Amino acid sequence: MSSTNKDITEPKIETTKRSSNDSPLGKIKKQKLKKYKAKKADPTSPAGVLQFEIADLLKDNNLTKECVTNDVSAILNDFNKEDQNSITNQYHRIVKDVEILTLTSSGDGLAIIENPVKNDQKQIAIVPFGLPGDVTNIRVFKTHPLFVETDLLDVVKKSPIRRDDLIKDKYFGKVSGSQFEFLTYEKQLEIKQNTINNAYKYFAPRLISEKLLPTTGSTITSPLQYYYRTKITPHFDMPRRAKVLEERPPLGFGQKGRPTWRKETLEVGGHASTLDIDECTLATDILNIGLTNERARFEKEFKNYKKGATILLRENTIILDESKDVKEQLGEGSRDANGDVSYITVDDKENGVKLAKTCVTNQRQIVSEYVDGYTFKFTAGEFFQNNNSILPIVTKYVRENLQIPNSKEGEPKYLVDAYCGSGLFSVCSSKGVDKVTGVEISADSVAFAKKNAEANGVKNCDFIAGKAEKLFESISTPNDRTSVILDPPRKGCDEIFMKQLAEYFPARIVYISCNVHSQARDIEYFIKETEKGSHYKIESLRGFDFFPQTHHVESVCVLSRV
Ligand SMILES: C[S@@+](CC[C@H](N)C(=O)[O-])C[C@H]1O[C@@H](n2cnc3c(N)ncnc32)[C@H](O)[C@@H]1O
Repeated sequence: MSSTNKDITEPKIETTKRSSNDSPLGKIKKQKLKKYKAKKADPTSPAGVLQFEIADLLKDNNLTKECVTNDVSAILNDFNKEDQNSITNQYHRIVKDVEILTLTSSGDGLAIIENPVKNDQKQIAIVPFGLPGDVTNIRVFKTHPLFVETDLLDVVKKSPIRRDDLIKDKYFGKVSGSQFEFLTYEKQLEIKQNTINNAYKYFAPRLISEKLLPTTGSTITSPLQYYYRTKITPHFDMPRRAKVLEERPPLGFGQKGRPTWRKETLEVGGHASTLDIDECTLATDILNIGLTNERARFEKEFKNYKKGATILLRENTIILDESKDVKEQLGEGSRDANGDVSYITVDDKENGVKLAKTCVTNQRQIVSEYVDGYTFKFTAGEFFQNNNSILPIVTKYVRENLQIPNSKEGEPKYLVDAYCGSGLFSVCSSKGVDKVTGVEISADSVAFAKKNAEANGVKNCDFIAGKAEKLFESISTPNDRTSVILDPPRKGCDEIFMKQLAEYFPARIVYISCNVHSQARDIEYFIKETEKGSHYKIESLRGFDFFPQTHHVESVCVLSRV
Protein backbone atom coordinates (compact mmCIF):
# COMPACT_ATOMS: atom_id res chain seq x y z
CA MET A 1 0.00 0.00 0.00
CA SER A 2 1.47 3.36 -0.90
CA SER A 3 2.36 5.28 2.23
CA THR A 4 2.07 9.04 2.52
CA ASN A 5 4.52 9.25 5.40
CA LYS A 6 8.04 7.91 4.99
CA ASP A 7 9.33 9.04 8.33
CA ILE A 8 7.43 7.18 10.99
CA THR A 9 9.56 6.38 13.98
CA GLU A 10 9.31 4.76 17.37
CA PRO A 11 12.29 4.60 19.69
CA LYS A 12 14.53 1.57 19.89
CA ILE A 13 17.55 1.91 22.08
CA GLU A 14 20.82 0.26 21.14
CA THR A 15 23.91 0.20 23.29
CA THR A 16 27.59 0.18 22.32
CA LYS A 17 30.50 -0.02 24.74
CA ARG A 18 32.62 3.08 25.26
CA SER A 19 36.26 2.06 25.58
CA SER A 20 38.44 3.23 28.46
CA ASN A 21 40.63 5.09 25.90
CA ASP A 22 37.76 7.53 25.37
CA SER A 23 38.29 8.84 28.87
CA PRO A 24 40.66 11.78 29.32
CA LEU A 25 41.69 10.22 32.65
CA GLY A 26 42.60 6.91 31.09
CA LYS A 27 41.19 3.99 33.07
CA ILE A 28 37.61 4.46 34.15
CA LYS A 29 34.88 1.88 34.31
CA LYS A 30 33.55 1.00 30.88
CA GLN A 31 30.24 2.66 30.19
CA LYS A 32 27.77 1.85 27.49
CA LEU A 33 26.93 4.51 24.92
CA LYS A 34 23.31 4.43 24.01
CA LYS A 35 22.22 5.18 20.48
CA TYR A 36 18.73 6.19 19.53
CA LYS A 37 17.59 4.07 16.65
CA ALA A 38 14.24 4.71 15.05
CA LYS A 39 11.97 1.71 14.77
CA LYS A 40 9.47 1.68 11.93
CA ALA A 41 5.80 1.93 12.89
CA ASP A 42 2.88 1.40 10.53
CA PRO A 43 1.72 4.90 9.50
CA THR A 44 -1.86 3.92 10.31
CA SER A 45 -0.98 2.80 13.88
CA PRO A 46 -1.45 5.30 16.75
CA ALA A 47 2.33 6.09 16.72
CA GLY A 48 2.19 6.68 12.97
CA VAL A 49 -0.94 8.84 13.08
CA LEU A 50 0.66 10.97 15.82
CA GLN A 51 3.32 12.07 13.31
CA PHE A 52 0.59 13.51 11.07
CA GLU A 53 -1.07 15.19 14.05
CA ILE A 54 2.21 16.76 15.11
CA ALA A 55 2.82 17.98 11.55
CA ASP A 56 -0.65 19.60 11.61
CA LEU A 57 0.04 21.31 14.93
CA LEU A 58 3.40 22.62 13.68
CA LYS A 59 1.79 23.99 10.52
CA ASP A 60 -0.98 25.72 12.47
CA ASN A 61 1.64 27.37 14.68
CA ASN A 62 4.17 28.26 11.97
CA LEU A 63 6.80 25.91 13.36
CA THR A 64 9.09 23.43 11.66
CA LYS A 65 10.12 19.95 12.80
CA GLU A 66 13.59 21.30 13.52
CA CYS A 67 12.07 23.81 15.97
CA VAL A 68 10.72 21.00 18.16
CA THR A 69 13.39 18.31 17.80
CA ASN A 70 14.68 17.02 21.15
CA ASP A 71 18.22 15.90 21.90
CA VAL A 72 17.29 12.33 22.80
CA SER A 73 20.89 11.12 22.53
CA ALA A 74 22.02 13.55 25.21
CA ILE A 75 19.38 12.19 27.58
CA LEU A 76 20.17 8.57 26.78
CA ASN A 77 23.85 9.16 27.50
CA ASP A 78 23.39 11.38 30.53
CA PHE A 79 25.56 9.71 33.17
CA ASN A 80 24.90 12.44 35.77
CA LYS A 81 21.21 11.98 36.29
CA GLU A 82 21.61 12.68 40.04
CA ASP A 83 22.88 16.17 39.24
CA GLN A 84 20.03 18.67 39.52
CA ASN A 85 21.22 20.46 36.38
CA SER A 86 21.76 17.34 34.31
CA ILE A 87 20.23 17.36 30.85
CA THR A 88 17.70 14.73 31.97
CA ASN A 89 16.54 16.85 34.87
CA GLN A 90 16.33 19.94 32.70
CA TYR A 91 14.13 18.09 30.23
CA HIS A 92 12.08 16.10 32.74
CA ARG A 93 10.59 18.95 34.75
CA ILE A 94 7.33 20.56 35.76
CA VAL A 95 5.90 23.09 33.32
CA LYS A 96 3.18 25.47 34.47
CA ASP A 97 0.26 27.15 32.73
CA VAL A 98 0.34 25.03 29.59
CA GLU A 99 -2.59 25.49 27.26
CA ILE A 100 -3.88 22.37 25.52
CA LEU A 101 -4.30 23.14 21.82
CA THR A 102 -5.72 20.03 20.16
CA LEU A 103 -6.75 16.42 20.77
CA THR A 104 -5.06 13.43 19.11
CA SER A 105 -7.08 10.57 17.61
CA SER A 106 -5.94 8.54 20.65
CA GLY A 107 -7.77 11.06 22.86
CA ASP A 108 -4.73 12.82 24.40
CA GLY A 109 -4.18 16.57 24.57
CA LEU A 110 -1.37 18.19 22.55
CA ALA A 111 0.44 21.35 23.66
CA ILE A 112 3.49 23.41 22.71
CA ILE A 113 5.97 24.23 25.49
CA GLU A 114 9.37 25.93 25.62
CA ASN A 115 12.49 23.78 25.18
CA PRO A 116 14.30 23.98 28.55
CA VAL A 117 17.78 23.64 27.07
CA LYS A 118 17.82 25.32 23.69
CA ASN A 119 16.72 28.94 23.54
CA ASP A 120 14.06 29.70 20.94
CA GLN A 121 13.28 25.98 20.53
CA LYS A 122 9.93 24.47 21.48
CA GLN A 123 8.65 21.04 22.41
CA ILE A 124 5.43 19.22 21.62
CA ALA A 125 3.87 17.76 24.77
CA ILE A 126 1.36 14.93 24.93
CA VAL A 127 -0.95 15.46 27.89
CA PRO A 128 -3.28 12.56 28.75
CA PHE A 129 -6.68 13.80 30.01
CA GLY A 130 -5.93 17.31 28.73
CA LEU A 131 -8.71 18.88 26.65
CA PRO A 132 -8.40 21.70 24.09
CA GLY A 133 -8.88 24.96 26.02
CA ASP A 134 -7.62 23.56 29.36
CA VAL A 135 -4.74 25.44 31.00
CA THR A 136 -2.68 22.88 32.87
CA ASN A 137 0.38 22.17 34.96
CA ILE A 138 2.26 19.14 33.63
CA ARG A 139 5.32 17.05 34.42
CA VAL A 140 7.50 15.92 31.51
CA PHE A 141 8.77 12.37 32.16
CA LYS A 142 9.86 10.91 28.82
CA THR A 143 11.50 12.41 25.74
CA HIS A 144 11.11 11.29 22.12
CA PRO A 145 12.67 13.00 19.08
CA LEU A 146 9.54 14.99 18.21
CA PHE A 147 7.50 15.04 21.42
CA VAL A 148 7.59 14.55 25.16
CA GLU A 149 5.27 12.47 27.31
CA THR A 150 3.83 14.15 30.36
CA ASP A 151 1.55 13.64 33.35
CA LEU A 152 -1.28 16.05 34.03
CA LEU A 153 -0.70 17.56 37.50
CA ASP A 154 -3.46 20.19 37.71
CA VAL A 155 -6.07 21.83 35.58
CA VAL A 156 -5.57 25.53 36.32
CA LYS A 157 -8.34 26.69 34.02
CA LYS A 158 -10.99 24.34 32.67
CA SER A 159 -11.82 23.97 29.00
CA PRO A 160 -15.47 24.86 28.24
CA ILE A 161 -15.97 21.24 27.06
CA ARG A 162 -14.58 19.67 30.27
CA ARG A 163 -17.39 18.11 32.32
CA ASP A 164 -15.70 16.39 35.26
CA ASP A 165 -19.15 16.12 36.89
CA LEU A 166 -20.05 13.39 34.34
CA ILE A 167 -17.28 11.03 35.46
CA LYS A 168 -18.65 7.67 36.69
CA ASP A 169 -15.52 5.52 36.70
CA LYS A 170 -13.79 5.66 40.07
CA TYR A 171 -10.48 4.90 38.32
CA PHE A 172 -10.92 7.70 35.79
CA GLY A 173 -7.70 9.55 35.10
CA LYS A 174 -5.34 6.67 35.76
CA VAL A 175 -6.68 3.72 33.78
CA SER A 176 -6.75 3.19 30.04
CA GLY A 177 -10.31 2.71 28.80
CA SER A 178 -13.10 5.09 29.69
CA GLN A 179 -11.04 8.11 28.69
CA PHE A 180 -13.88 10.33 27.38
CA GLU A 181 -16.20 10.14 30.41
CA PHE A 182 -15.56 13.82 31.10
CA LEU A 183 -17.19 14.83 27.81
CA THR A 184 -20.89 14.97 27.02
CA TYR A 185 -21.96 12.13 24.73
CA GLU A 186 -22.72 14.66 21.95
CA LYS A 187 -19.16 15.98 22.20
CA GLN A 188 -17.74 12.45 22.04
CA LEU A 189 -19.69 11.80 18.83
CA GLU A 190 -18.50 15.08 17.32
CA ILE A 191 -14.86 14.25 18.16
CA LYS A 192 -15.23 10.85 16.49
CA GLN A 193 -16.63 12.48 13.35
CA ASN A 194 -13.58 14.73 13.38
CA THR A 195 -11.27 11.70 13.76
CA ILE A 196 -12.77 10.32 10.52
CA ASN A 197 -12.28 13.67 8.77
CA ASN A 198 -8.66 13.81 9.87
CA ALA A 199 -8.01 10.19 8.89
CA TYR A 200 -9.10 10.92 5.31
CA LYS A 201 -7.14 14.19 5.33
CA TYR A 202 -3.96 12.29 6.30
CA PHE A 203 -4.39 9.10 4.32
CA ALA A 204 -6.62 10.05 1.40
CA PRO A 205 -5.51 13.59 0.49
CA ARG A 206 -6.14 13.10 -3.21
CA LEU A 207 -9.77 12.15 -2.59
CA ILE A 208 -10.16 15.44 -0.73
CA SER A 209 -8.34 17.67 -3.21
CA GLU A 210 -10.31 16.14 -6.07
CA LYS A 211 -13.55 16.56 -4.11
CA LEU A 212 -14.32 12.85 -4.22
CA LEU A 213 -15.21 12.59 -0.55
CA PRO A 214 -18.73 13.30 0.71
CA THR A 215 -19.26 15.10 4.02
CA THR A 216 -18.80 12.67 6.89
CA GLY A 217 -22.20 11.80 8.35
CA SER A 218 -22.90 12.27 12.04
CA THR A 219 -21.72 9.40 14.25
CA ILE A 220 -24.43 6.83 14.98
CA THR A 221 -25.03 6.49 18.71
CA SER A 222 -24.77 3.33 20.77
CA PRO A 223 -28.03 2.43 22.56
CA LEU A 224 -25.92 1.60 25.64
CA GLN A 225 -23.33 4.21 26.58
CA TYR A 226 -22.09 2.39 29.69
CA TYR A 227 -21.97 -1.30 30.64
CA TYR A 228 -21.96 -2.41 26.98
CA ARG A 229 -18.72 -4.38 26.48
CA THR A 230 -19.25 -8.13 26.13
CA LYS A 231 -15.58 -9.02 26.57
CA ILE A 232 -12.89 -7.76 28.97
CA THR A 233 -9.46 -9.16 29.76
CA PRO A 234 -8.10 -8.11 33.17
CA HIS A 235 -4.54 -9.29 33.82
CA PHE A 236 -1.87 -9.43 36.48
CA ASP A 237 1.94 -9.36 36.33
CA MET A 238 4.40 -11.54 38.22
CA PRO A 239 6.75 -9.28 40.19
CA ARG A 240 10.25 -9.33 38.68
CA ARG A 241 12.46 -12.16 39.88
CA ALA A 242 9.70 -13.51 42.16
CA LYS A 243 9.39 -17.30 42.01
CA VAL A 244 6.32 -17.50 44.22
CA LEU A 245 3.64 -14.90 44.76
CA GLU A 246 3.61 -13.98 48.45
CA GLU A 247 0.89 -11.35 48.15
CA ARG A 248 -1.96 -11.09 45.72
CA PRO A 249 -0.77 -8.84 42.86
CA PRO A 250 -3.09 -6.15 41.42
CA LEU A 251 -5.58 -7.66 38.97
CA GLY A 252 -7.03 -5.28 36.44
CA PHE A 253 -6.03 -3.03 33.55
CA GLY A 254 -2.97 -1.02 32.54
CA GLN A 255 -2.29 2.37 34.09
CA LYS A 256 -2.58 5.49 31.94
CA GLY A 257 -1.49 8.68 33.62
CA ARG A 258 -0.65 9.50 37.24
CA PRO A 259 -3.58 11.66 38.22
CA THR A 260 -2.46 14.15 40.86
CA TRP A 261 -5.07 16.37 39.17
CA ARG A 262 -7.83 14.01 40.20
CA LYS A 263 -7.69 13.75 43.97
CA GLU A 264 -10.66 11.31 44.09
CA THR A 265 -8.61 8.74 42.17
CA LEU A 266 -5.23 9.10 43.86
CA GLU A 267 -5.35 5.95 45.97
CA VAL A 268 -7.93 3.72 44.24
CA GLY A 269 -6.47 0.84 42.27
CA GLY A 270 -2.98 1.35 43.71
CA HIS A 271 0.05 2.69 41.90
CA ALA A 272 1.48 -0.26 39.97
CA SER A 273 1.60 -0.37 36.15
CA THR A 274 -1.39 -2.74 36.35
CA LEU A 275 -4.14 -1.27 38.52
CA ASP A 276 -6.30 -3.33 40.84
CA ILE A 277 -9.77 -2.95 39.33
CA ASP A 278 -12.97 -4.28 40.90
CA GLU A 279 -15.53 -2.62 38.61
CA CYS A 280 -15.61 -1.70 34.93
CA THR A 281 -18.10 0.97 33.82
CA LEU A 282 -17.80 -0.22 30.21
CA ALA A 283 -18.43 -3.96 30.76
CA THR A 284 -21.91 -5.51 30.84
CA ASP A 285 -23.54 -6.33 34.19
CA ILE A 286 -22.82 -10.05 33.96
CA LEU A 287 -19.12 -9.36 33.24
CA ASN A 288 -18.96 -7.17 36.35
CA ILE A 289 -20.48 -10.05 38.34
CA GLY A 290 -17.88 -12.35 36.72
CA LEU A 291 -15.13 -9.89 37.65
CA THR A 292 -16.21 -10.04 41.32
CA ASN A 293 -16.27 -13.87 41.21
CA GLU A 294 -12.90 -14.18 39.49
CA ARG A 295 -11.25 -11.68 41.84
CA ALA A 296 -12.50 -13.73 44.81
CA ARG A 297 -11.17 -16.92 43.20
CA PHE A 298 -7.83 -15.24 42.44
CA GLU A 299 -7.59 -14.10 46.07
CA LYS A 300 -7.59 -17.78 47.10
CA GLU A 301 -5.53 -19.21 44.24
CA PHE A 302 -2.90 -16.59 43.31
CA LYS A 303 -0.08 -18.61 44.91
CA ASN A 304 -0.56 -21.35 42.30
CA TYR A 305 0.44 -19.03 39.45
CA LYS A 306 4.07 -19.19 38.29
CA LYS A 307 3.80 -16.27 35.88
CA GLY A 308 1.48 -13.36 35.05
CA ALA A 309 -1.74 -14.15 33.20
CA THR A 310 -4.73 -12.62 31.46
CA ILE A 311 -8.21 -13.64 32.54
CA LEU A 312 -10.88 -13.75 29.85
CA LEU A 313 -14.38 -12.59 30.79
CA ARG A 314 -16.76 -13.11 27.87
CA GLU A 315 -20.52 -12.72 27.94
CA ASN A 316 -22.52 -15.77 26.87
CA THR A 317 -26.20 -15.52 25.92
CA ILE A 318 -28.56 -18.48 26.14
CA ILE A 319 -32.12 -18.50 24.75
CA LEU A 320 -34.12 -20.06 27.56
CA ASP A 321 -36.62 -22.82 27.22
CA GLU A 322 -39.15 -21.55 29.74
CA SER A 323 -40.50 -25.05 30.37
CA LYS A 324 -37.13 -26.04 31.88
CA ASP A 325 -35.19 -25.00 34.95
CA VAL A 326 -32.92 -22.01 34.14
CA LYS A 327 -29.90 -23.43 35.99
CA GLU A 328 -29.96 -26.61 33.91
CA GLN A 329 -29.57 -24.58 30.72
CA LEU A 330 -26.63 -22.38 31.72
CA GLY A 331 -23.59 -24.58 30.94
CA GLU A 332 -20.19 -23.68 32.42
CA GLY A 333 -19.45 -20.12 33.56
CA SER A 334 -17.95 -17.97 36.27
CA ARG A 335 -19.15 -19.18 39.68
CA ASP A 336 -20.07 -17.27 42.83
CA ALA A 337 -18.88 -18.00 46.39
CA ASN A 338 -21.44 -20.84 46.70
CA GLY A 339 -20.11 -22.54 43.59
CA ASP A 340 -23.19 -21.67 41.47
CA VAL A 341 -22.84 -20.34 37.92
CA SER A 342 -23.77 -16.64 38.05
CA TYR A 343 -26.39 -15.46 35.58
CA ILE A 344 -28.89 -12.72 34.87
CA THR A 345 -32.03 -12.97 32.77
CA VAL A 346 -33.25 -10.50 30.14
CA ASP A 347 -36.55 -10.37 28.23
CA ASP A 348 -36.23 -9.80 24.48
CA LYS A 349 -39.75 -8.45 23.96
CA GLU A 350 -39.24 -7.78 20.26
CA ASN A 351 -38.50 -11.42 19.47
CA GLY A 352 -40.60 -12.83 22.33
CA VAL A 353 -37.81 -14.76 24.02
CA LYS A 354 -36.22 -14.86 27.46
CA LEU A 355 -32.43 -14.84 27.59
CA ALA A 356 -29.93 -15.84 30.29
CA LYS A 357 -26.48 -14.23 30.38
CA THR A 358 -23.46 -15.94 31.94
CA CYS A 359 -19.78 -14.99 32.07
CA VAL A 360 -17.39 -17.47 30.43
CA THR A 361 -13.70 -17.58 31.40
CA ASN A 362 -12.45 -20.53 29.34
CA GLN A 363 -10.92 -19.37 26.02
CA ARG A 364 -11.98 -22.57 24.29
CA GLN A 365 -15.54 -22.73 25.54
CA ILE A 366 -18.19 -22.20 22.89
CA VAL A 367 -20.31 -19.13 23.61
CA SER A 368 -23.39 -17.62 21.96
CA GLU A 369 -24.31 -14.09 20.99
CA TYR A 370 -27.81 -13.14 20.09
CA VAL A 371 -28.17 -10.43 17.42
CA ASP A 372 -31.46 -9.32 15.95
CA GLY A 373 -33.13 -12.70 16.39
CA TYR A 374 -30.12 -14.69 15.11
CA THR A 375 -27.82 -16.76 17.34
CA PHE A 376 -24.07 -16.87 16.70
CA LYS A 377 -21.75 -19.42 18.27
CA PHE A 378 -17.96 -19.05 18.41
CA THR A 379 -15.11 -19.93 20.77
CA ALA A 380 -14.84 -17.45 23.64
CA GLY A 381 -11.26 -16.45 22.75
CA GLU A 382 -12.06 -15.70 19.06
CA PHE A 383 -13.08 -12.35 17.58
CA PHE A 384 -16.67 -11.22 17.89
CA GLN A 385 -17.93 -7.61 17.88
CA ASN A 386 -17.81 -6.26 21.42
CA ASN A 387 -20.85 -4.03 21.78
CA ASN A 388 -23.95 -6.15 21.33
CA SER A 389 -26.36 -3.22 21.76
CA ILE A 390 -25.30 -1.47 18.52
CA LEU A 391 -25.12 -4.62 16.35
CA PRO A 392 -28.77 -4.64 15.16
CA ILE A 393 -28.32 -1.01 14.03
CA VAL A 394 -25.04 -1.69 12.21
CA THR A 395 -26.18 -4.91 10.55
CA LYS A 396 -29.36 -3.14 9.33
CA TYR A 397 -27.31 -0.21 7.97
CA VAL A 398 -24.94 -2.60 6.17
CA ARG A 399 -27.84 -4.63 4.77
CA GLU A 400 -29.59 -1.53 3.43
CA ASN A 401 -26.43 -0.13 1.89
CA LEU A 402 -25.66 -3.37 0.06
CA GLN A 403 -28.83 -3.04 -2.02
CA ILE A 404 -28.05 -2.69 -5.71
CA PRO A 405 -30.01 0.32 -7.02
CA ASN A 406 -32.50 -0.03 -9.85
CA SER A 407 -32.74 -3.80 -9.33
CA LYS A 408 -35.64 -5.33 -11.18
CA GLU A 409 -38.08 -7.58 -9.32
CA GLY A 410 -36.90 -11.18 -9.47
CA GLU A 411 -33.35 -10.40 -10.64
CA PRO A 412 -30.82 -12.49 -8.70
CA LYS A 413 -28.64 -10.73 -6.12
CA TYR A 414 -25.41 -11.92 -4.56
CA LEU A 415 -23.27 -11.01 -1.64
CA VAL A 416 -19.61 -11.50 -0.73
CA ASP A 417 -18.54 -11.13 2.91
CA ALA A 418 -14.75 -10.73 3.01
CA TYR A 419 -13.14 -11.16 6.47
CA CYS A 420 -16.41 -12.75 7.58
CA GLY A 421 -15.38 -14.11 11.01
CA SER A 422 -18.09 -16.43 12.33
CA GLY A 423 -20.61 -15.10 9.80
CA LEU A 424 -22.25 -12.11 11.52
CA PHE A 425 -22.79 -9.96 8.41
CA SER A 426 -23.30 -12.95 6.08
CA VAL A 427 -26.17 -14.32 8.15
CA CYS A 428 -27.73 -10.93 9.00
CA SER A 429 -27.69 -9.90 5.31
CA SER A 430 -28.73 -13.22 3.82
CA LYS A 431 -32.45 -12.50 3.41
CA GLY A 432 -33.39 -11.26 -0.05
CA VAL A 433 -30.15 -12.38 -1.71
CA ASP A 434 -29.69 -15.57 -3.70
CA LYS A 435 -26.24 -16.49 -2.46
CA VAL A 436 -23.73 -15.27 0.12
CA THR A 437 -20.03 -16.22 -0.07
CA GLY A 438 -17.92 -15.54 3.01
CA VAL A 439 -14.13 -15.72 3.18
CA GLU A 440 -12.09 -15.81 6.36
CA ILE A 441 -8.50 -16.71 7.29
CA SER A 442 -9.36 -18.53 10.54
CA ALA A 443 -10.48 -22.07 9.75
CA ASP A 444 -12.11 -22.24 13.19
CA SER A 445 -14.22 -19.15 12.47
CA VAL A 446 -15.20 -20.57 9.07
CA ALA A 447 -16.38 -23.78 10.75
CA PHE A 448 -18.50 -21.66 13.11
CA ALA A 449 -19.79 -19.51 10.24
CA LYS A 450 -21.05 -22.67 8.49
CA LYS A 451 -22.69 -23.94 11.69
CA ASN A 452 -24.20 -20.51 12.44
CA ALA A 453 -25.81 -20.26 9.02
CA GLU A 454 -27.22 -23.76 9.38
CA ALA A 455 -28.46 -23.27 12.96
CA ASN A 456 -30.27 -20.07 11.93
CA GLY A 457 -31.97 -21.84 9.04
CA VAL A 458 -29.95 -19.86 6.48
CA LYS A 459 -29.34 -22.07 3.44
CA ASN A 460 -27.80 -19.68 0.91
CA CYS A 461 -24.35 -19.11 2.55
CA ASP A 462 -21.03 -20.68 1.53
CA PHE A 463 -17.79 -20.04 3.37
CA ILE A 464 -14.19 -20.34 2.18
CA ALA A 465 -11.21 -20.67 4.53
CA GLY A 466 -8.17 -18.67 3.41
CA LYS A 467 -6.83 -15.21 2.73
CA ALA A 468 -9.45 -12.78 1.47
CA GLU A 469 -8.06 -12.83 -2.09
CA LYS A 470 -8.69 -16.60 -2.30
CA LEU A 471 -12.24 -15.59 -3.01
CA PHE A 472 -11.32 -14.47 -6.53
CA GLU A 473 -9.99 -17.92 -7.47
CA SER A 474 -13.48 -19.35 -7.59
CA ILE A 475 -15.97 -16.48 -7.66
CA SER A 476 -18.69 -17.17 -10.21
CA THR A 477 -21.44 -14.66 -9.34
CA PRO A 478 -21.98 -11.89 -11.92
CA ASN A 479 -20.17 -8.76 -10.71
CA ASP A 480 -22.95 -6.32 -11.52
CA ARG A 481 -25.36 -8.33 -9.35
CA THR A 482 -22.90 -8.73 -6.48
CA SER A 483 -22.26 -6.49 -3.44
CA VAL A 484 -19.21 -6.90 -1.22
CA ILE A 485 -18.75 -6.37 2.53
CA LEU A 486 -15.19 -5.74 3.76
CA ASP A 487 -14.49 -5.91 7.49
CA PRO A 488 -10.73 -6.41 7.83
CA PRO A 489 -8.60 -6.30 11.01
CA ARG A 490 -6.96 -3.02 12.17
CA LYS A 491 -4.16 -3.16 9.60
CA GLY A 492 -6.73 -3.02 6.78
CA CYS A 493 -6.72 -4.80 3.42
CA ASP A 494 -3.62 -5.48 1.37
CA GLU A 495 -2.84 -4.28 -2.15
CA ILE A 496 -3.27 -7.71 -3.75
CA PHE A 497 -6.79 -7.96 -2.39
CA MET A 498 -7.72 -4.39 -3.36
CA LYS A 499 -6.44 -4.87 -6.93
CA GLN A 500 -8.34 -8.12 -7.38
CA LEU A 501 -11.48 -6.58 -5.91
CA ALA A 502 -11.27 -3.72 -8.42
CA GLU A 503 -10.71 -6.20 -11.24
CA TYR A 504 -13.78 -8.16 -10.16
CA PHE A 505 -15.66 -4.83 -10.25
CA PRO A 506 -18.63 -5.49 -7.90
CA ALA A 507 -21.77 -3.34 -7.98
CA ARG A 508 -21.37 -2.03 -4.43
CA ILE A 509 -18.86 -2.18 -1.59
CA VAL A 510 -19.51 -1.58 2.10
CA TYR A 511 -16.18 -1.22 3.96
CA ILE A 512 -16.46 -1.48 7.77
CA SER A 513 -13.36 -0.69 9.80
CA CYS A 514 -12.16 -0.44 13.39
CA ASN A 515 -9.18 1.61 12.13
CA VAL A 516 -10.42 4.52 10.03
CA HIS A 517 -6.81 5.42 9.13
CA SER A 518 -6.13 2.15 7.29
CA GLN A 519 -9.63 2.39 5.80
CA ALA A 520 -8.86 5.86 4.37
CA ARG A 521 -5.56 4.57 2.95
CA ASP A 522 -7.29 1.56 1.34
CA ILE A 523 -10.15 3.59 -0.12
CA GLU A 524 -7.75 6.08 -1.72
CA TYR A 525 -5.63 3.24 -3.07
CA PHE A 526 -8.70 1.50 -4.48
CA ILE A 527 -10.09 4.59 -6.21
CA LYS A 528 -6.85 6.21 -7.35
CA GLU A 529 -4.43 3.32 -7.90
CA THR A 530 -6.43 0.40 -9.25
CA GLU A 531 -7.49 0.17 -12.87
CA LYS A 532 -11.23 0.24 -12.34
CA GLY A 533 -11.26 2.20 -9.07
CA SER A 534 -12.07 5.46 -10.84
CA HIS A 535 -15.43 3.94 -11.84
CA TYR A 536 -16.56 4.14 -8.21
CA LYS A 537 -17.83 6.98 -6.11
CA ILE A 538 -17.90 7.23 -2.35
CA GLU A 539 -21.57 7.34 -1.60
CA SER A 540 -21.34 7.83 2.16
CA LEU A 541 -18.95 7.80 5.09
CA ARG A 542 -19.87 7.80 8.76
CA GLY A 543 -18.88 6.50 12.17
CA PHE A 544 -20.68 4.10 14.49
CA ASP A 545 -20.00 4.46 18.18
CA PHE A 546 -19.08 0.88 19.08
CA PHE A 547 -17.07 2.09 22.08
CA PRO A 548 -18.72 4.96 24.00
CA GLN A 549 -16.51 6.76 26.58
CA THR A 550 -13.39 5.82 24.55
CA HIS A 551 -11.65 7.46 21.58
CA HIS A 552 -12.34 4.49 19.28
CA VAL A 553 -14.66 4.79 16.30
CA GLU A 554 -15.90 2.21 13.80
CA SER A 555 -16.11 3.71 10.33
CA VAL A 556 -18.41 2.59 7.49
CA CYS A 557 -17.69 3.71 3.93
CA VAL A 558 -20.07 2.85 1.07
CA LEU A 559 -18.84 2.73 -2.55
CA SER A 560 -21.03 2.36 -5.60
CA ARG A 561 -20.25 2.11 -9.30
CA VAL A 562 -20.83 5.32 -11.23
C1 LIG B 1 -12.71 -7.23 12.31
S1 LIG B 1 -12.87 -8.95 12.21
C2 LIG B 1 -14.44 -9.06 11.41
C3 LIG B 1 -15.17 -10.36 11.54
C4 LIG B 1 -16.64 -10.35 11.16
N1 LIG B 1 -16.92 -9.56 9.99
C5 LIG B 1 -17.53 -9.91 12.31
O1 LIG B 1 -18.02 -8.79 12.29
O2 LIG B 1 -17.69 -10.71 13.25
C6 LIG B 1 -11.70 -9.31 10.99
C7 LIG B 1 -11.63 -10.77 10.59
O3 LIG B 1 -10.69 -10.88 9.51
C8 LIG B 1 -10.00 -12.11 9.63
N2 LIG B 1 -8.77 -11.97 8.80
C9 LIG B 1 -7.59 -11.39 9.14
N3 LIG B 1 -6.76 -11.36 8.08
C10 LIG B 1 -7.42 -11.93 7.05
C11 LIG B 1 -7.09 -12.19 5.68
N4 LIG B 1 -5.91 -11.86 5.17
N5 LIG B 1 -8.01 -12.78 4.91
C12 LIG B 1 -9.22 -13.14 5.41
N6 LIG B 1 -9.59 -12.93 6.70
C13 LIG B 1 -8.71 -12.33 7.50
C14 LIG B 1 -9.82 -12.28 11.13
O4 LIG B 1 -9.61 -13.63 11.47
C15 LIG B 1 -11.14 -11.72 11.67
O5 LIG B 1 -12.09 -12.73 11.82
